[in-house]
Amino acid sequence: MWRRRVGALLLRSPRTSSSASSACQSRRHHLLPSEEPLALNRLARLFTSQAGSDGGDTQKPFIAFVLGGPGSGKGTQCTKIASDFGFAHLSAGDILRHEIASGSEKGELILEIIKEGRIVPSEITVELIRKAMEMNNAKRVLIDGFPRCEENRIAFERIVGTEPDIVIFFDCPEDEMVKRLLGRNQGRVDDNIETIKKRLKVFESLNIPVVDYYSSRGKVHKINATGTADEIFEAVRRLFSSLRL
Ligand SMILES: Nc1ncnc2c1ncn2[C@@H]1O[C@H](COP(=O)(O)OP(=O)(O)O)[C@@H](O)[C@H]1O
Ligand SMILES: Nc1ccn([C@@H]2O[C@H](COP(=O)(O)OP(=O)(O)O)[C@@H](O)[C@H]2O)c(=O)n1
Ligand SMILES: [Mg+2]
Repeated sequence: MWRRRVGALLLRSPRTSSSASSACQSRRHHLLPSEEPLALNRLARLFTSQAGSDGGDTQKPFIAFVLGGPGSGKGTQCTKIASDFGFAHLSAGDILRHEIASGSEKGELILEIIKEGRIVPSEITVELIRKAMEMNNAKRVLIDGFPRCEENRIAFERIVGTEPDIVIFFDCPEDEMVKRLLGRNQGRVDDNIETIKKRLKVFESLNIPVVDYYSSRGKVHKINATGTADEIFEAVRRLFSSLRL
């Protein structure tokens, strides 16, 4: 059944994906039609490798997308969820920064985009996430800071071939997010007030529509992200304890 759904998603009409892709930015980095079968093969590998011991049935991992504005505490809470609930934690931002650190040509492009607070072309990000999922081979996965826009969301559905089981949304006032980012002190090229302002705009205009989309599908769990990290985690813990994982 899982495979059938994957096929259906991959065969989604090009019109659907290209019209929605314009919601983000560049259209230059979409998969070429000739690359689609390759994506399908990779996908089959990804989920076949997770066959359980109960007769080899293909098993889809439980996927939680973790969203919220910059500085809302996504990374902090994901670390706690990973340790208490046995999730792999894949941070889209960390994965992109890792690509920058590798010194690749793609990394140079990513660095320029991150410095400006814009969103990296979806095919690049999704392919890196897909590889990380494949390497991790985890049964429960947190994908932190993704999807950032409708184009991200649609590319994930198309390339990885599934949707998240749940979406966590950390709801935090802007002034609190700015305060946290300015105090983050991790030497990030985008934690300066000019880039932070741009990131907040991008969050409002491109990421909130993704939250709205998943809300309309009943997948969003909104968490008040004010208070101490431990207080917030109490609400997070209640949510994860109630899930059938
Ligand atoms: N509840 C909180 N209260 C105060 N500071 C926090 C809280 N949660 C996280 N922080 C700090 O705020 C900064 C941003 O948190 P982080 O988890 O990196 O957010 P995000 O991944 O959403 O950008 C970090 O320096 C972190 O230590
Ligand atoms: N899905 C994603 C995630 C991050 N990014 C880029 O990476 C930057 C840092 O992302 P992040 O998730 O580490 O940032 P925080 O929200 O954790 O502060 C974003 O501002 C984007 O420029 C992206 O382009 N696409
Ligand atoms: Mg983060």
